[in-house]
Amino acid sequence: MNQSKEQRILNFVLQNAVRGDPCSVVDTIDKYCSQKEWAMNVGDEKGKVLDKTVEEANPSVALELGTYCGYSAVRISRLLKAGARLLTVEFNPEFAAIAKQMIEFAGVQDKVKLLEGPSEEIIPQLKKKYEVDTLDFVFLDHWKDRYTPDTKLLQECNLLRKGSVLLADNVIFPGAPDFLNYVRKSPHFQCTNYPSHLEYMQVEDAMEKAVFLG
Ligand SMILES: CCc1ncnc2c1ncn2[C@@H]1O[C@H](/C=C/CNC(=O)c2cc(-c3ccc(F)cc3)cc(O)c2O)[C@@H](O)[C@H]1O
Ligand SMILES: [Mg+2]
Repeated sequence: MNQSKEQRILNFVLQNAVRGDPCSVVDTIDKYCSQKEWAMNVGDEKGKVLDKTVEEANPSVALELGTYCGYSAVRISRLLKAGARLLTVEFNPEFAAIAKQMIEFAGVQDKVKLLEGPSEEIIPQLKKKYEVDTLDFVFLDHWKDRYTPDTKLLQECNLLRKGSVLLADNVIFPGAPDFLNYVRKSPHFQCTNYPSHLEYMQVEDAMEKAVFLG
């Protein structure tokens, strides 16, 4: 049975990155995906916007929707202060298994909890089952048509507080037009757009930051 692309990415990391060094895992994935096989990691250019936004928010509890191979989970968790944690949601079991190994190899497993299942099922469980009060930071990078329903669900579940930071990938390409519409029209969000490029390509893309105003 031939390997999946995601398995090839993981193997390249296991053979070329430094165990316990999250930066080397991130750089090695970027190397593979820019030189060998493209993959939908947020990448280094947009990753730098992600880094700055995470550092500014300095979250105690962060949520990621759409783990994929774990690139952004490793990228985010390497910046978290002692005791802070990242909950990352992935419903594809094959990707979840890859991400789990990626997170462990990077040595960030004590900061990251991978929750397997669809976001619409996991989000309502965060308070009771995962002992979340409110979320300080949310990275949206899953199916683009899920950004809006999940943002509304986060609000309905009282998981956002004044100052909670949402950061959405791909608002230009593949695009999340209804999400941009929703947050930019809502009186409950203060939005900022960060023009950038699609990972590993010279195609225009952007990230949108939406700060919850309460
Ligand atoms: C049910 C809710 C729900 N619950 C839990 N996990 C969920 C989920 N919905 C999805 N997942 C998982 O998240 C990941 C999907 C991510 C989706 N991302 C893009 O589609 C994307 C595409 C391009 C691009 C593609 C083709 C091009 F030509 C150009 C650009 C670039 C990008 O940066 C992109 O993020 C996978 O692991 C899913 O299993
Ligand atoms: Mg993306």
